[in-house]
Amino acid sequence: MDRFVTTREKNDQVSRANKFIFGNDSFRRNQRDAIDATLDGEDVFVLMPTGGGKSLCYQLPAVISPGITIVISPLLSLIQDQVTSLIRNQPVGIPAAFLSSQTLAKLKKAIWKDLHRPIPTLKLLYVTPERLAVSDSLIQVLENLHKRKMLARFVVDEAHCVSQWGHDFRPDYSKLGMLKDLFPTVPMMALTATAPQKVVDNVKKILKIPRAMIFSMSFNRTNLSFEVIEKDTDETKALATLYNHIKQKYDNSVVGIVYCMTKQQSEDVANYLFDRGILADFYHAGQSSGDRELVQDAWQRGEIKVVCATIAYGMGIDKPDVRYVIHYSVAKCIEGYYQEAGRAGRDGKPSQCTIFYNRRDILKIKGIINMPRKGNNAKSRGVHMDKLEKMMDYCEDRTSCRRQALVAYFGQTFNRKECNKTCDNCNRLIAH
Ligand SMILES: Nc1ncnc2c1ncn2[C@@H]1O[C@H](COP(=O)(O)OP(=O)(O)OP(=O)(O)O)[C@@H](O)[C@H]1O
Repeated sequence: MDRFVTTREKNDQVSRANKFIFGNDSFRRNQRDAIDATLDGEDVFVLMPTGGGKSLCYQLPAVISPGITIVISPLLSLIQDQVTSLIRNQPVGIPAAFLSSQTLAKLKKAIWKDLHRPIPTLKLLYVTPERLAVSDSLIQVLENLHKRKMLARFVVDEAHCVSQWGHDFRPDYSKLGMLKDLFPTVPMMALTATAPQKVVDNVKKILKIPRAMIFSMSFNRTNLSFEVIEKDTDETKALATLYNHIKQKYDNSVVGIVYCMTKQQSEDVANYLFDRGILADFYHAGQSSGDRELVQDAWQRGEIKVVCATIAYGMGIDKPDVRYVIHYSVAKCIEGYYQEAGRAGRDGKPSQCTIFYNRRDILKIKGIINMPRKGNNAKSRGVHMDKLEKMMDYCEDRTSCRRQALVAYFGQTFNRKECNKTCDNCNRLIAH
């Protein structure tokens, strides 16, 4: 009887929090199960495609659990966006903060003070893995919180960064296994949008969560269509094709992203489109954060329709009505591609993902992969080359269903008959 009451109470609390704190009428697939599992103290691994709703899986438990949830996330800009949106959350703001080398001393002091309160006010504290790796004092604070039963759980966001087989390996992420050594009883939740089975297994091993419950959603994004267009090796002609493509397919009110290989290219493409009447601007890591913010805000408000960007653009962006994502230069791997393309159609409405492909861009990427830099050893180069080959196979294949190929990459199956001409290959083959 006791157990029944407890479960029912928990259910009510979870549903109420979803409705009254996060403003959602219901849960999406797997959200509820992942939330229940982590609240029951299990280690959990959540695999959901971009825009699937991963944040709720750890933010809701964080809000209703006693104590504080530590979220490890790779990028400062991503962390800033998350913390801002938690604080501004409607209908109720959620106490959240982040610690980084850039956190102002005054703010750091306030956070530190809060962490030492018998019951901290903060519910979520975001840190970069680098911060965790270098800060003994932070580990001490965590130990102290744990002793007081105020350390609710660890969350490893973008968990594919843990694995050398993942497309965005971060050395400091691979040290996160120490968390389970230090805090074996604190539940851990790992989340990612892009991880083939090999990466999932590797991440579980490194984080020391062998028995983690896996909640994996279908990687098939039914509202997205996929196509690959041959890109002219002559830059002027390629730009003209891009312009005509956008002009013919989308009117000037439609919002999109054009991914480019370099900062210079994103500027050139944006200027080319803008000069011909398309409301385009550029975004890349070489700009000041103020300039980047201006572009992002103008795009979010709809004043700019097309952002031409390097892959610095996207993580943490939650704009539901992006109708197209164009890779003006092919991505380095399928995981990266699918994550970037997945920024289209987060509202579930039909949206288009297009790659402009040629072997010249592939050669440029090979050059980047082989560039001498710290940590770029033979193994790492081999992993990246292997991933690039798979991306090439995908682009050069003119017969297979693209949706089927993408889903298969993530270890899932898809019946080609259900493509309904939502990829160029099926469209062409069925038309003939
Ligand atoms: N149960 C739900 N009901 C309604 N909206 C939801 C629900 N869960 C999440 N959302 C909304 O879906 C959008 C995407 O969620 P979220 O940002 O968590 O995705 P994500 O999986 O983290 O994506 P990404 O990989 O791009 O970071 C957000 O606007 C969020 O508010």
